[in-house]
Amino acid sequence: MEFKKQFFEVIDSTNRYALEHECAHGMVIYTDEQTAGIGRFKRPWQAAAGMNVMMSICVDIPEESRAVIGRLALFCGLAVTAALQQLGVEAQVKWPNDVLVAGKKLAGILVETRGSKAVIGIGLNVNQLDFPDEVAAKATSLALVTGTELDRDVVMDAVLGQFAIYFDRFVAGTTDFVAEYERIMYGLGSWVKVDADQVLLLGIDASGTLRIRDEIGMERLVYSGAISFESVYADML
Ligand SMILES: O=C(O)CCCC[C@@H]1SC[C@@H]2NC(=O)N[C@@H]21
Repeated sequence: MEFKKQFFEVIDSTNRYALEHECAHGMVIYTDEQTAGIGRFKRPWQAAAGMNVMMSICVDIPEESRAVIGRLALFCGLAVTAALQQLGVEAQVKWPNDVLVAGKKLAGILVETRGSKAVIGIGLNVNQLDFPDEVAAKATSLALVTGTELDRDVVMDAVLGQFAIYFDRFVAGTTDFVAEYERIMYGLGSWVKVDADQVLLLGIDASGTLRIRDEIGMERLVYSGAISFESVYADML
């Protein structure tokens, strides 16, 4: 996959731009600063200017992959963790695709689709050392975990390199990502709360859906958005 990068010093949201401009396959919109960055569940994504990686990768989804589009978010989480491993940092994924180091959020990923196109927005904290009070206890950055300042271009290129590999695997339709994902899945085998229920996190299925067991021993699937980790993971959201 060939990437073509377009940089903005400041922009409202790279995902918004990429979606509105129906950017071509392989375009990467990136910026130093977002004034209205978007997170999952329409939450704001705030990141200090000039410190972090904020980018949106644009892809065309082949027709035969559209039925399994739910997997893409998980492949993206794996791509970011693989890039981090290349940089010497061991990370985990909190379903579906928050990237955590030592239980704190290092990167967030927002996959948005429109027709045959998908935009993968990645916010990865690189050199930010201070976070706003409301997230200070639950966020981290590469500089905080490694103790050194990193070159953001190196981090971005590592993520793009791994993304190219994982996107090919996504398109190839392989299901070997399930075991790989579960190896680094945060909270696997622990009891968490889903809505008011205590459930055991069992893993994911081949569509990327969460597998849980409830208190009476019934195994169930939980689809995106239906789960809330808040009560159990309150200290890291
Ligand atoms: O964890 C999340 O809620 C996902 C956060 C995604 C943030 C990135 S930063 C680059 C891209 N542009 C946006 O507006 N959002 C994504």
